[in-house]
Amino acid sequence: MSFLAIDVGNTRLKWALYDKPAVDARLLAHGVQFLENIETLAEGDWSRIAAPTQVLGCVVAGEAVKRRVIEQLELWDVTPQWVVSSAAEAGLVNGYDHPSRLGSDRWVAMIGARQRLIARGQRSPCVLVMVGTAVTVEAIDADGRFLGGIILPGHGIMLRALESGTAGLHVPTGEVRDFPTNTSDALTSGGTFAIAGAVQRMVDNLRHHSGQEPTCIMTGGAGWKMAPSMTVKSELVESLIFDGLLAIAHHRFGAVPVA
Ligand SMILES: Nc1ncnc2c1ncn2[C@@H]1O[C@H](COP(=O)(O)OP(=O)(O)O)[C@@H](O)[C@H]1O
Ligand SMILES: CC(C)(COP(=O)(O)O)[C@@H](O)C(=O)NCCC(=O)O
Ligand SMILES: [K+]
Repeated sequence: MSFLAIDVGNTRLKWALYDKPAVDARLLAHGVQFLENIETLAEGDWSRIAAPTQVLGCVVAGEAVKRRVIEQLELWDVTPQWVVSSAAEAGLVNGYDHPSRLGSDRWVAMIGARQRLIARGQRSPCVLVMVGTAVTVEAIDADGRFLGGIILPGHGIMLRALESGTAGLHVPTGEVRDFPTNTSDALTSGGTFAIAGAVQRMVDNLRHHSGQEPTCIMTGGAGWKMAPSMTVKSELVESLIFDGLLAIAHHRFGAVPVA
């Protein structure tokens, strides 16, 4: 019995194989592919792993990409399930106006963050930052209610937007500096401060709303780039989406429900 978790973002597909669909599962193998290389999975990485008995994924990259992933999964005799954000799941309540319109990666990552806090007996409000193609910053109260969140462009999109919208900005990535004195550093620092500042603002909002200090958790492919420049104390957890998928799978496929 093994469980394959898949996270398809707008830039890359991430996958992880576990020995069972449960929160205490053991990681057996994992990998990542840019979306343009999805077609290599069945004959490449996935040909070298044991057939999973369950597959659960989240996809925010659109129907066409999802179909290409499903095609690769035909390698095995297994019907994949896909997370759709709902009004409540695995201990989290969704405050979005239309719960199903919330990006499923955001929902799954929040479930992962919530599980992590509960596992260590921490009943604090939480700000969750996900730095991928886009950046999302979510606010979850101490009772596990998603209050709302923001979406902003990721580093790459910010730079491309500036390049295409101006005559004078075509420069390689620079360094993050307090007081940038060249165009490259100015652009890199601008993007980084925009994200760090947005997180700071959401932490302030949530502290004000709840009267408690929020715990800040960060994840996503570009999380490590942001970590040194954050102005609030934050914890980088690379596996948050997989933790969330395991928690959901535990509820759906596992014998014993959690929290
Ligand atoms: N080695 C890397 N390869 C690709 N992207 C990377 C790498 N390191 C950091 N990144 C950054 O991470 C982002 C992709 O992160 P990821 O979480 O996979 O995004 P998504 O879920 O939107 O596909 C890219 O936009 C890029 O800025
Ligand atoms: C905000 C996102 C684009 C983030 O995508 P990512 O950076 O992970 O590729 C994605 O979660 C999405 O398409 N959301 C749907 C709209 C919403 O959450 O309101
Ligand atoms: K993502």
